[in-house]
Amino acid sequence: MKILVSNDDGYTAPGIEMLYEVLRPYAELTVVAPEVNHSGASNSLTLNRPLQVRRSSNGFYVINGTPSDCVHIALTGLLDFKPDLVVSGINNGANMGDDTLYSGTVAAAIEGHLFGIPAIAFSLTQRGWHHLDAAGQIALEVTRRFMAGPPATNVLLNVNIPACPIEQIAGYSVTRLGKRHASQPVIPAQNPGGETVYWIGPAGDARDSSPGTDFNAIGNNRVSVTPLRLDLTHDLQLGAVERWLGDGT
Ligand SMILES: Nc1nc2c(ncn2[C@@H]2O[C@H](COP(=O)(O)O)[C@@H](O)[C@H]2O)c(=O)[nH]1
Repeated sequence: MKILVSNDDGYTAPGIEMLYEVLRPYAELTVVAPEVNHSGASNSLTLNRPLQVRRSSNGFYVINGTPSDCVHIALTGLLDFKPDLVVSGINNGANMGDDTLYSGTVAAAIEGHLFGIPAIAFSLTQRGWHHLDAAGQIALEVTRRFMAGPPATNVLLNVNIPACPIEQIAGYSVTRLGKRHASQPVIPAQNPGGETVYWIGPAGDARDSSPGTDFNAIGNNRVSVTPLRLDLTHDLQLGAVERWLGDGT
């Protein structure tokens, strides 16, 4: 089993080192990860400058680009093989509900999925790497279950892991994405030149954490596994928009 490993926190992040360590006895791993943290990068590709690839001392491929750049370059030329699975993470913080639209961690998995490769994004739901060892065990368990027998379809899984000791993890829940309230207000500040600058405010709290959502599973110390799809077409609105727009004749 050949697994491509990436992340968005950067190649030196504890989360990707943990993912590498727990998976290496069970699969042939190739790590292609960003040089620096790209949290919030979403699916951005770098098109306005060339990208450089170097090898770190531990053999990781390191790219001065986004998470999507890393997986894209790996799959379109850097690697001379097609991985059996793409895994991304373990992220420093949750990727639940609307986070998935901004998340670089999820984006790296999406890039693999776009190339027809099953993909899994792993996120530890509290920042600060607390209980990362437990999260590593969960990531290994999910990946090994995949290796033992992949699901019937080409999955793109968003896995959020509660930040608690392994013995307090209550099980797995297959979930739908919940929803957050709008992000909190921007945070203005002054730079040394006296100009006002702005920090993006914190994410909104959960707005939909009803049973069956990722938020609800995590709130009950259960690992949340959400299958994602990429088709953004709003099927239910097709007729209404056709009636509104007409066909121009
Ligand atoms: N509006 C804000 N959203 C935030 C902030 N910190 C995190 N986030 C959300 O979480 C994900 C992190 O995922 P990553 O895989 O990109 O690291 C990010 O994408 C946002 O959705 C914040 O301070 N403000």
